[in-house]
Amino acid sequence: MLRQIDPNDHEKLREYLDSRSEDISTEVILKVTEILHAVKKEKDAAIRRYTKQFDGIDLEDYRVREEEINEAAAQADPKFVESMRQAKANIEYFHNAQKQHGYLLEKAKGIYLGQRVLPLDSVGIYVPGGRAQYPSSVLMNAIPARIAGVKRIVMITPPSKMGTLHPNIAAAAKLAGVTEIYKVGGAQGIAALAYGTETIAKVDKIVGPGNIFVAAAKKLVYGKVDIDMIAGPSEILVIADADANPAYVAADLLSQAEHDPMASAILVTTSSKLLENVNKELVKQTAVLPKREIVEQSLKNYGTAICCASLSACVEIANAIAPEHLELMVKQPMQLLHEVRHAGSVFLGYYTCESVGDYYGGTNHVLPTSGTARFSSALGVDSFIKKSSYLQYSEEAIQAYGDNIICMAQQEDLDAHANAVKVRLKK
Ligand SMILES: NC(=O)c1ccc[n+]([C@@H]2O[C@H](COP(=O)([O-])OP(=O)(O)OC[C@H]3O[C@@H](n4cnc5c(N)ncnc54)[C@H](O)[C@@H]3O)[C@@H](O)[C@H]2O)c1
Ligand SMILES: N[C@H](CO)Cc1c[nH]c[nH+]1
Ligand SMILES: [Zn+2]
Repeated sequence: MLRQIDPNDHEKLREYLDSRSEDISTEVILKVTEILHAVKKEKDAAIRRYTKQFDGIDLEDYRVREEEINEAAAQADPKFVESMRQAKANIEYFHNAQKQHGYLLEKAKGIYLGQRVLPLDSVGIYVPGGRAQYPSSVLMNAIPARIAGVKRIVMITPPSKMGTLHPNIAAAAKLAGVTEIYKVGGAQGIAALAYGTETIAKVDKIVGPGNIFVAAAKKLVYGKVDIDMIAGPSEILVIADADANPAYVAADLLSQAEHDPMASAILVTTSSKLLENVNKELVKQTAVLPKREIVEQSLKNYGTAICCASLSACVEIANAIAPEHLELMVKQPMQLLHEVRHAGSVFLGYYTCESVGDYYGGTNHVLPTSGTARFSSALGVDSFIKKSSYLQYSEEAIQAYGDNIICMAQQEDLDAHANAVKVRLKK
């Protein structure tokens, strides 16, 4: 059952919003800070200790060698590999359109201004592996990096209880062009990527989703390395009209609730009858889900329904929440899309369940959570590039404009700056 909030009860609504965008708790920050310091100082010894503590396996070597990758990948189900191959083509199709190009301007004779678009040298991609396996996240992280032209794509993921790499993860990594793999997860994995250890050379940027410990670690190492965003526990908000099928709506809400007890599933609708039927469906469908326990906790923590007078009012609520995923289960979804301002990714119509995008459609599933879709974007080719500008003034150009530069330098009392121009002027 979804808890219901009256759209006019602003205090309750605010309380809900605050509960999703709360700062990471001091307790988690302290714990993660301790892990980061330990890895920075003790390197592989700390990695081994934390992997034993959190993942329950004592790994002497967490590097995954080529034979292990090939052996594991060979065990993956061929139908699954074929589905991934198709998903890869769709992801490439969408992300190829994101490629950016540099430009060169000739402003006047002898004056050139330009910007180059360059791939990062090395990136670390985090593939979650605690409560579920995420081969789809391997594709979503690595494919845009490869399209951007990143040469070193380092994947980290928690080891299984047996200390092995999951066959599906290995197959996805081979397909997506990952260049190095390490069996290490959590905050200790993020620390290894940020600071480097005897086994892993540090990277320039860390991307990818993860639980609260991973999100906190990424936040804390930012500055030492770049990060993509805070992609934390999954969120879905469904806007549904009276014609939406309650069984579909419930199934879609549950599809994200099963990720994590901290995941959130919200229904915003114009129909109280639909809400009633969705609640009935939720009970029916939850009862037979293998991850029932997680789903029940997630719905208890964050499952919410809001009934509004119009579809525009529904979108206003969605804009205030800025969900990671927004489904528009309405008759005219394209029209409503124009009113949406804050959502990580939007799914249109009665038939585009979020699972299409989670796995196959081609849009990226690494998305901003906790209301950060107000200012952050989906992972994409942009996440793996940087821009570098350049400028050229000819001898004639510096003679023509040098005085202006000297004047500005003098106003800042920076004589050496002024001199650098003066020495070039023929006076
Ligand atoms: N936003 C997105 O784009 C997106 C995409 C996929 C998944 N997700 C989210 O990613 C998350 C995956 O979480 P997960 O837990 O399954 O896998 P995970 O790999 O993120 O976390 C597992 C690791 O957490 C660490 N850990 C666990 N308990 C700990 C503790 N008490 N103290 C310190 N460290 C601890 C361990 O090192 C473990 O290896 C889910 O919340 C899911 O919703 C988000
Ligand atoms: N919904 C997740 C992003 O929040 C992505 C995912 C991967 N596998 C299944 N779902
Ligand atoms: Zn999902």
